[in-house]
Amino acid sequence: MKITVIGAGYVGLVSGVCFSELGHEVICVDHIEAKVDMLNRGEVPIYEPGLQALIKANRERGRLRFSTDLRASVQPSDIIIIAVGTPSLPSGQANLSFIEQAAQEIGQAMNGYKIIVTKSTVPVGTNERIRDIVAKCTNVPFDIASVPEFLREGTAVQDTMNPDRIVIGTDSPSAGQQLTTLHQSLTSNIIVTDIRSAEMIKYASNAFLATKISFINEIANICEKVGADVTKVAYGMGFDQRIGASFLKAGIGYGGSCFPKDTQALIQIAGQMDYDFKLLKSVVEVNRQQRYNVIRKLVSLLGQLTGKTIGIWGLAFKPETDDVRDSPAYEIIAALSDMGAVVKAYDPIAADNFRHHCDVSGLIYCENAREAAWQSDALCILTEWEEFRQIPLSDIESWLKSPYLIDGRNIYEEEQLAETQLVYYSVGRPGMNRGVKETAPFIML
Ligand SMILES: NC(=O)c1ccc[n+]([C@@H]2O[C@H](COP(=O)([O-])OP(=O)(O)OC[C@H]3O[C@@H](n4cnc5c(N)ncnc54)[C@H](O)[C@@H]3O)[C@@H](O)[C@H]2O)c1
Ligand SMILES: O=c1ccn([C@@H]2O[C@H](COP(=O)(O)OP(=O)(O)O[C@H]3O[C@H](CO)[C@@H](O)[C@H](O)[C@H]3O)[C@@H](O)[C@H]2O)c(=O)[nH]1
Repeated sequence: MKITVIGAGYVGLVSGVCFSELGHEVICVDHIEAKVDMLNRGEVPIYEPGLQALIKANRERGRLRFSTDLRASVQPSDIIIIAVGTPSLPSGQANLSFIEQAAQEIGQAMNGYKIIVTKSTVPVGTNERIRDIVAKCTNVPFDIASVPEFLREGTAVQDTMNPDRIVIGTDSPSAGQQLTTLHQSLTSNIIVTDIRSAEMIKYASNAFLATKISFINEIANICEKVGADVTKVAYGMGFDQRIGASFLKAGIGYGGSCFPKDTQALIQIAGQMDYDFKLLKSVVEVNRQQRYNVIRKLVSLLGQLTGKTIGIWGLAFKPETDDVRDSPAYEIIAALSDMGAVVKAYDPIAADNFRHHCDVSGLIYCENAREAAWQSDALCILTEWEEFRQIPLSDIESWLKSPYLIDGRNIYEEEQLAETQLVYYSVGRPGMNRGVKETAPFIML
């Protein structure tokens, strides 16, 4: 099949590349010329394991092209995939301006029957709006379908090539059939449903996963007060198949380009229908608070933070990505900076993006993990990069001025700590708090 993908971001690039890997002819269109130029030079604008090699291989096979010319790219294709961004408006609602613009441009380029598929995460009713916009521009017949994307950054290629399920929302049996054929080599779990349910499946899935994270973070906070260990609690819970073991890692809360914006958008979608989504509002609030536990713990150990040097390991919202959109690290560093601390940070991949997108005055960017820890009054781990796990705790101890380690991602085990005199606070594991006389709950600000 000939496929055109509009938007060469995470979703557009990865799904375009994966369809070309399956043997289809793919053109990825983006209106940012610099991005397309980069891709045409063989460079990849995002860090995503495995992506660069696949792009190279499929370009060499002549199955993958990049362009800024939407009209010329849409015309030869049978399937047009919309994968543009749907960022939050200040109200929390999804900003659909990129979607609307793409729909209009597709409508103006229509030269024959096509299936217009939306992979972007969009509020219920958006695909119908896309149909209206396209239909206003053309008399040529077309079908629409909502095929939400479930990939995770950092494992995007793997997730796209081996999805848990494919959801196809359409009111056209023939489009449903063609899209089923397109995806059937990826999985047998193909759910063909109506458009509105498909749109809702995406938001409900993200909201549910965010709920699991906030739930386990609250359990962690209670564990800190009652002397239980959240990692053991999560392990014990996870064997119950009705609960499942995944997304029960306590930490500094979720970030990224999806959960924060999609939970807010779903609250807004409900609110517009006069439904107060109380549970999800709490999930968001718990998540917002959770990141400040790092600061509460620092204050409990160091007192006033004015003039104190704090080392930070990790700026990305999760490992294996350079994405810093809504990374909890941003608010933590901004708060430390506001409190007068000198903050030094290191991230293996995401520092450049953080520098460009997150405005924190005075933040010192370090070349390596040692430099960020060196002579600091405390070190905070905010992203669980494998590189950090490999660093012996005795090294960290020798680099720090005061032996304070706040592990926001629970990356160390008790046996590793035994060899050191580090004062260690992690998340929901009060039994591992060590080196401080008072292991009672930290001071709540
Ligand atoms: N990032 C993820 O992990 C992920 C996973 C699943 C779903 N989603 C959803 O997929 C959508 C895209 O997310 P993303 O992270 O890939 O976004 P992104 O911001 O990384 O990429 C979107 C791209 O679309 C381009 N674009 C916008 N309007 C265009 C137009 N009219 N013509 C051509 N190009 C245009 C932009 O220049 C940008 O490069 C969002 O709705 C998001 O919620 C994202
Ligand atoms: O047990 C966990 C799991 C995740 N997280 C955090 O949750 C955030 C999101 O992680 P993850 O879901 O792995 O990454 P994303 O790339 O944001 O992927 C989510 O958002 C995408 C965009 O909608 C969806 O496609 C994916 O299915 C969905 O997992 C990160 O900050 C993680 O640190 C935790 O704190 N604890």
